[in-house]
Amino acid sequence: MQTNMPDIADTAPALQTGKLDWVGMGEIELPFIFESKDLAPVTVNAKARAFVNLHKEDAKGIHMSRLFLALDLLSTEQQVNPQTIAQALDTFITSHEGLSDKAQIEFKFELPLRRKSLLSGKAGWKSYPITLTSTIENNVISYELTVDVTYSSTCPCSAALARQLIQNAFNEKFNQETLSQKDVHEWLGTTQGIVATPHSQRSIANVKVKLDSSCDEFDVVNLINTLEAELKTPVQAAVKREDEQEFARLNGQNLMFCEDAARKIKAVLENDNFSDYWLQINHYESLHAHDAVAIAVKGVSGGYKA
Ligand SMILES: Nc1nc2c(ncn2[C@@H]2O[C@H](COP(=O)(O)OP(=O)(O)OP(=O)(O)O)[C@@H](O)[C@H]2O)c(=O)[nH]1
Repeated sequence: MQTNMPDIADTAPALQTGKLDWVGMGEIELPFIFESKDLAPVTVNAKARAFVNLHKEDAKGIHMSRLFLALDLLSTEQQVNPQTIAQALDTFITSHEGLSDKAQIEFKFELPLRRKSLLSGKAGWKSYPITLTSTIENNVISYELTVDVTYSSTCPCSAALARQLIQNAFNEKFNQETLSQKDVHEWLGTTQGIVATPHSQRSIANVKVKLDSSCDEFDVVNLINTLEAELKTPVQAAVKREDEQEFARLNGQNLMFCEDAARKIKAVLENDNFSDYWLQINHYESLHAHDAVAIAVKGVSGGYKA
């Protein structure tokens, strides 16, 4: 290796002096083994962002390669968990002595989970988009975990309007004299009987929770399970006809506006005692070309804003 290579990060003057909040790299390709409670360690293909602050006003720049190599160690020699992320953040800061006292790592990846069908006993893969952001500031680490849960929402207004049409069709078809249980039963099984169906839409709950420095284990599976159990109509993986029928029943029994979904999720996050949370519910409307959206936060002073 040539020994006299110029190192302008150390020697060149800054074009203009000043502190910077974050400097680093984005879109780093980084496969790693992710560890989370109740999950066998799983290899994921992440995109990473790695940052330190630059508080030395006249320093030309940070040492990108030192951040990159600390991340590479996470990818090749370790598994990703709160302890190893804390080590990487520590390396970010110690390798930038005099330049930086804050560090941040963000991972974006898809987490594949085995999901059971509703009734048939089958199973299939479903991928959940995850963003994990870890920050050290004033020697304190915090983690932010964002998951997206996809589900189906059936419009309660549309359901009521459809029921009214069914009642009207019933009145037209039957009167007191002609009413027979057999005829009504048969008629209910026709499209003339169930003359209208409510619209439903693919919907996504974006949920971000804050985990403090005491977090010694990520628990993504439990968070996803809790959200899906509350929404009751998560998008399915393996589906046989009996599962599809159960999905139809669950949709019919869990009609929801975006406000309903947001309040349900807010209640479970309150219950789970996260130090802070942010949620956005998106109903990608099939009635409209626009979406229905609801947002809520815990409301902690200095915390997430809606
Ligand atoms: N700071 C900084 N570096 C950049 C930027 N764009 C590319 N780089 C490159 O990032 C590379 C790595 O920089 P360093 O970490 O200082 O590399 P190095 O000097 O070999 O490593 P050390 O000996 O540990 O300092 C350099 O080749 C820079 O040119 C930028 O916008 N800012």
